[in-house]
Amino acid sequence: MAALGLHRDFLPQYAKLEKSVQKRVNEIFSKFGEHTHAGLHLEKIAGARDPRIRTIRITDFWRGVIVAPDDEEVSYLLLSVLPHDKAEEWARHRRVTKNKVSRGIEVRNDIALKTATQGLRKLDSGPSASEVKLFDHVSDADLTRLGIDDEIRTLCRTLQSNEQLDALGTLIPELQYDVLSGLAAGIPPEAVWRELAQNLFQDTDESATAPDGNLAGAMQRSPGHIVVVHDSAGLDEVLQRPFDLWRVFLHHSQRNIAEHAPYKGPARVTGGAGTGKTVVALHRARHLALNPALGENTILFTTFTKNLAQELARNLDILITVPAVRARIEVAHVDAVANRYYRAVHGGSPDIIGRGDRGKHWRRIVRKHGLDLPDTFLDQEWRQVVLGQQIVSLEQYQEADRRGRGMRLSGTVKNTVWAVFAEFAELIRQQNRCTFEQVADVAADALNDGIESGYRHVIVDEAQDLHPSRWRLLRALVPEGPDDLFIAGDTHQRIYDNRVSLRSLGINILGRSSTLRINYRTSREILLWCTALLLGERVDDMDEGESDLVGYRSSFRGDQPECRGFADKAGEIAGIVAQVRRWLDNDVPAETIGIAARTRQFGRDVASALSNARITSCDLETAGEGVRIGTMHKMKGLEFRCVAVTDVSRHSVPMPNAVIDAEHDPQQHQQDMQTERNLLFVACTRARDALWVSWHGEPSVFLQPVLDVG
Ligand SMILES: Nc1ncnc2c1ncn2[C@@H]1O[C@H](COP(=O)(O)OP(=O)(O)OP(=O)(O)O)[C@@H](O)[C@H]1O
Repeated sequence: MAALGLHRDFLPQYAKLEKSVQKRVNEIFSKFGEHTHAGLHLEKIAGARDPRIRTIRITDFWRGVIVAPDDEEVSYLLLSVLPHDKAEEWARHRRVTKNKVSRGIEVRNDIALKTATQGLRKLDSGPSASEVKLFDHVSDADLTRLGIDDEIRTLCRTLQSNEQLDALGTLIPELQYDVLSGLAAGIPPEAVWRELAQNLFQDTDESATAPDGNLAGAMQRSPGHIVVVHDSAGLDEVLQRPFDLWRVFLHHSQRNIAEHAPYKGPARVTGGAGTGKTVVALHRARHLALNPALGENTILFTTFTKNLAQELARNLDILITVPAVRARIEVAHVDAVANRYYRAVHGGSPDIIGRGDRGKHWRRIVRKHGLDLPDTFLDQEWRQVVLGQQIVSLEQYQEADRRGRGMRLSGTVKNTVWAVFAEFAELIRQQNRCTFEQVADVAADALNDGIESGYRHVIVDEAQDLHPSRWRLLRALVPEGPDDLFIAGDTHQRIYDNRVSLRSLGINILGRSSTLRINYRTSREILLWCTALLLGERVDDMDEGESDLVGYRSSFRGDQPECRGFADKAGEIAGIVAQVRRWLDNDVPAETIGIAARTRQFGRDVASALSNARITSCDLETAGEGVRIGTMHKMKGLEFRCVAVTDVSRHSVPMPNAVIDAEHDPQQHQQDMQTERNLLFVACTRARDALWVSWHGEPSVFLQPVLDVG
């Protein structure tokens, strides 16, 4: 069957073409299956490195660069659309090869690669050459096994530093570069193999049937950067949304997870901010939904908040265009799911008691019992230990696992604390009020007692912030079995103090956890800046181990983040307005600008200053127009072209009342500090192109590492 491959780099170029030129592209390529080479008027290029690379006229000004094999096959690969003069030169320098391991397509700039190799050789024989090389720890055999070809191996043997490898990022074929980046980050070859190459050998339906030798087969084996269409409908489908590359191209490490054969039990994908965990979860949902045996709403896709759930639903609508397949997936945030079963039991919705009212009750009751414990401590102790472990008696509380709860409590103090808890629980029960955690447990009990959920699979995003009660609910929603739970999350982005051990909650992901390492959202500059904020932090992995950011890297370059300090609040707000104005003047659409603040009040003050400057803005949670403003908490899971993280001042970040005194409880203090630092990290990692961070008075202590470097 005729096949047309579209290279990933072509789609953003296509998106920028004028409508009339786009139309010409569609016309020319929609009938590709009917054309012989002559029919398509492919032009050979004098002095080409690769005779299979040709150009084709699109308009007088634009030419397409395509790969057309010389044999009988009616397959083409469209690499690029460029202005006439540039297309020739671009095409002349390129050579198309096949990766030794994946047998997928690699497009290399032969000339630039040769120049770089010569330059590095010179450096290597010069006086500043180091004896120690970046890949000394990897054998030739391992490099070959991971698909590094002779040319790239020779090149990489001269490399002395990560910076040199980075500089070659656009020249080394993608899969080989990914392998080398992993090895350079210290990931053992076996693990690199597992993450990248392993599944390339597992024949998918297409690659099993596609002949190895021809272009069509090689294109099928390159799903990370080539999408293959077989007719004009397929072409239209891809060209309709040329900006949403995530829809069509998955990196090998992402595809390995999203299209994995059935997992025998719960599986988890983790990785730093912007590595595509949500994208993988969306594709996993689609993959599962393709099963025709499933009925409507048999897959639940859930997340932390209503906003995020709406975003997921929107993206599923984009990803899945067949209504019957889409109908198999229901999207709802976890508390909405809990409410549903709560209502089934109690006949009405729960009346949730918020943090403010809880605090008042704690303060009053604890005073009555003569205890000197802050309400923040009691609230956390009650939610994390009592509700977390479903403790219902003093005896159980005396024996409770309080790991991670810094302050030691004597048996006598525990007696009094328990009396406080009992009074608090009774009080809110009489008021007919409860917390989200209690609602989730009512729901889980109802399901365990026999209410049928009807779900076959549950997919959960932003999993790092779920309380144990919500995990019990998720566990109870699906029977244990293949693909029961698919979990996406990153503990470096935990912004509520919910620490869980999945194992202890009956969710065993052993051997079914994968890590993504390439950040698709943020430039290398922003990423390095953000990760410096977390330097030295030790973060758990929700499975009784530690999580790290080894090998976490960005796929593109950009501008450095900008940090600006102001003398006072008025000065900072004026600075923010001026910055937003600059972005707008540079044609950044208002709704792609996000402003984060630690407090709602600061956000409101920024909104009113923007309004005075005639700049429209709206709250992140409402569907208004203009620049988006929200608290750092509400930024979770979102992304913007330009982000201003504001009021990162010493008095606001960390927020004093969110951090328990070190004297009171050193361990809880340290955890609270980590949560606040993560919050800043989450807000900053929302930025795609530009990050602007400001404060007034003294900067936050969390900015120390980045300001010291700057
Ligand atoms: N294979 C891909 N090709 C192109 N873009 C991608 C790919 N994977 C992810 N992206 C893009 O990268 C950005 C981050 O993806 P996503 O939100 O899935 O990451 P995440 O790991 O869930 O992030 P976070 O944890 O910070 O919320 C999105 O804009 C997404 O469209």
